[in-house]
Amino acid sequence: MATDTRELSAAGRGRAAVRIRGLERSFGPRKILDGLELDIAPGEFVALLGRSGSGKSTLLRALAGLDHDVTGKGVPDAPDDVSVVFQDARLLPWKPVLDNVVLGLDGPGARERGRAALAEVGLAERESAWPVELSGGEQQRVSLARSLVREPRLLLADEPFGALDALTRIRMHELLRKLCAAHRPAVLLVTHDVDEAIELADRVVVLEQGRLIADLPSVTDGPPRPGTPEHAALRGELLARLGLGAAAASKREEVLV
Ligand SMILES: Nc1ncnc2c1ncn2[C@@H]1O[C@H](COP(=O)(O)OP(=O)(O)OP(=O)(O)O)[C@@H](O)[C@H]1O
Repeated sequence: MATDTRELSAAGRGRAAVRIRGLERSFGPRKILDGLELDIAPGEFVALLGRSGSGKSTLLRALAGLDHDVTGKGVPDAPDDVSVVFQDARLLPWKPVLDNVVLGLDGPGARERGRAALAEVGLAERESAWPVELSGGEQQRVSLARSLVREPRLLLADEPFGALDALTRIRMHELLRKLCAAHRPAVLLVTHDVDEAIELADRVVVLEQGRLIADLPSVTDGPPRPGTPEHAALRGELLARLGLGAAAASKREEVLV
């Protein structure tokens, strides 16, 4: 599968946590990412929207350095302190919770750091539990703890709450906001949920035909609150960019793309 990455670098250059220039990915003759450009500043939270098949996961995999085998040609200079959270928690079922959190971490303080991370996600009491004993939301908390214990400069999240029920998702939003405030990783969150994107992110970008077709800042002092004109304007603009019309914009419930 052809690929041509002209530049994707950790932020040795400039102040960005990640800086993407001219990123291209193709599957056979189909270009999925086509000269994509994106900077994410340290501590900045960027949400990535796009129609199904627009290449969101392909972008995340490129950033995570997970597509070497797929493309046959790796990312030359991918950021090395990246953590990824997927829709499914991907815990090792034969290891207890704490062992999952500190998997691959060395050093005498590793287990203590793991315990601290579990406490941060509200699972201090469950360190000896087996993954199968946890609910879906709890497993996703463990997955977050496993990511953050590594203090990544860049946290990639591919629809991390997509499989959770609405109430659990709201709790996970609160948790993620708290964790990001404490650890300040740069975040790239793929989501199908326009309202989740607006609520959590500092900036919302929209991917279509291999490029970003929108890059919209949130307001500076926190996310725009539902019911305010800023919120309605941003939501309407995003829905328009996603090809969803006025009918979707007037819906009060969440809009998934
Ligand atoms: N290994 C592969 N081989 C061939 N085509 C692929 C492969 N992986 C992805 N594609 C194609 O690349 C395109 C982008 O896929 P990708 O999973 O990145 O989209 P996405 O925006 O994340 O979609 P969704 O929102 O549905 O998860 C799709 O058309 C998909 O069929």
